[in-house]
Amino acid sequence: MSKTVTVEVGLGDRAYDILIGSGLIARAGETISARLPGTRVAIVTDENVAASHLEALKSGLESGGVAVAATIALPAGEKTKGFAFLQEVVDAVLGARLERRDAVVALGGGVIGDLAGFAAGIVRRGMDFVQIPTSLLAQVDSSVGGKTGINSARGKNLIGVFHQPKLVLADSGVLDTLPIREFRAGYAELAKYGLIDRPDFFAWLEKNWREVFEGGDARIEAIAEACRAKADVVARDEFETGDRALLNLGHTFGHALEAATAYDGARLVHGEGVAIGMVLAHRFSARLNLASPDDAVRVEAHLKAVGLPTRIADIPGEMPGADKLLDYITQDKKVSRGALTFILTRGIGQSFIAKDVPSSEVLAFLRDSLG
Ligand SMILES: NC(=O)c1ccc[n+]([C@@H]2O[C@H](COP(=O)([O-])OP(=O)(O)OC[C@H]3O[C@@H](n4cnc5c(N)ncnc54)[C@H](O)[C@@H]3O)[C@@H](O)[C@H]2O)c1
Ligand SMILES: O=C(O)C(=O)C[C@@H](O)[C@H](O)[C@H](O)COP(=O)(O)O
Ligand SMILES: [Zn+2]
Repeated sequence: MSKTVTVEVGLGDRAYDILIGSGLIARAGETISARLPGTRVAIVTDENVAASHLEALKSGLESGGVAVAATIALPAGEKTKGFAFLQEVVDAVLGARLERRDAVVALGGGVIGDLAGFAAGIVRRGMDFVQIPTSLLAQVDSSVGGKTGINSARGKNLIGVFHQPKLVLADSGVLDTLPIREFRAGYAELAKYGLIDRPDFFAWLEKNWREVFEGGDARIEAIAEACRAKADVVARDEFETGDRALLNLGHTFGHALEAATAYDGARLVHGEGVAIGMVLAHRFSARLNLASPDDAVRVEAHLKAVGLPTRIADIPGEMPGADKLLDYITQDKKVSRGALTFILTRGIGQSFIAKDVPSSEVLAFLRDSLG
């Protein structure tokens, strides 16, 4: 049996642990009741995850003394992150008469985590919340840090709240059923942590990515490193008034691409948008003479090697023009007094927050990138 790693998110009286290892779902009941004695739970999941992991979670909870008061299994995919399914979750939680100190448990990828976390943040003005992430993306990124919310046709994650979980249980065993395309998408967010400020981690991934894909201790260590990196940033800037924006590397472009495909996962999923967005951020930085073009080449080569899309042209179907993409970018939550903010870079692992980026430069770059 492989090891369990614990990473703490240091938020004072709202601090919580991220446990990473195999077999955590089977022990979920004892782990949760030790931290949240007497809690009852509503499990929110999607139909794919339910088929493989819901029964194991229910029995893990009940054998550890945690009563399951409701189970909500929603359609899988990004389109579920909207008002209609938020209402369904809220109604089910209220219908089960869960109290403020009972917990919503998100069993799924980032879509379920963001949606269920938002519901937990608004029902009774804030219920307890536990993340049980089942995709690589959710284990390395979305289950940590308390950003919750839903999408709008006008842009990604435009409606939501910060609401921290009480506990994150990242059971590495569940990744065995994750489709390879989704594993790759999660890998983009993993590589992001190297590109932000951990150049040695990026170099390690370039060498060891096959072991990460295969599983075992290399995968657990990579997940733990991403969680440590994210926990550090979240502990010093929970509400994204400064440094936390670095975690948005690749997202300003990526979110615009997701909105432009109407959140159609058959064309583009979030991690793929981030992969293309990170290559664009490195190329844009080179175009602005901030970084060497060789760094963009290196980033693209690695993401391509693991099988990720790296160019807008890799997205199947027709894309809108540069003006429409810029229109989505101007809805980004980092826009301040109308000025665009981008995460740019001076090289691998040297990302920084660039305020007041001229929209004319962005537009010209997008026109070139669209060919
Ligand atoms: N809150 C944050 O900090 C944060 C960070 C990064 C991404 N996100 C959000 O996360 C979402 C993307 O998350 P995602 O990539 O996990 O997508 P997802 O939740 O849609 O999951 C991807 C797919 O994999 C399936 N799946 C998940 N786990 C599985 C398993 N173990 N076995 C079989 N199938 C499984 C799902 O059913 C789905 O079809 C986006 O909405 C993005 O905006 C949020
Ligand atoms: O946690 C953060 O902060 C992030 O930016 C992590 C991102 O990977 C994630 O996609 C997040 O949801 C993006 O946040 P947003 O504020 O740009 O919607
Ligand atoms: Zn992301």
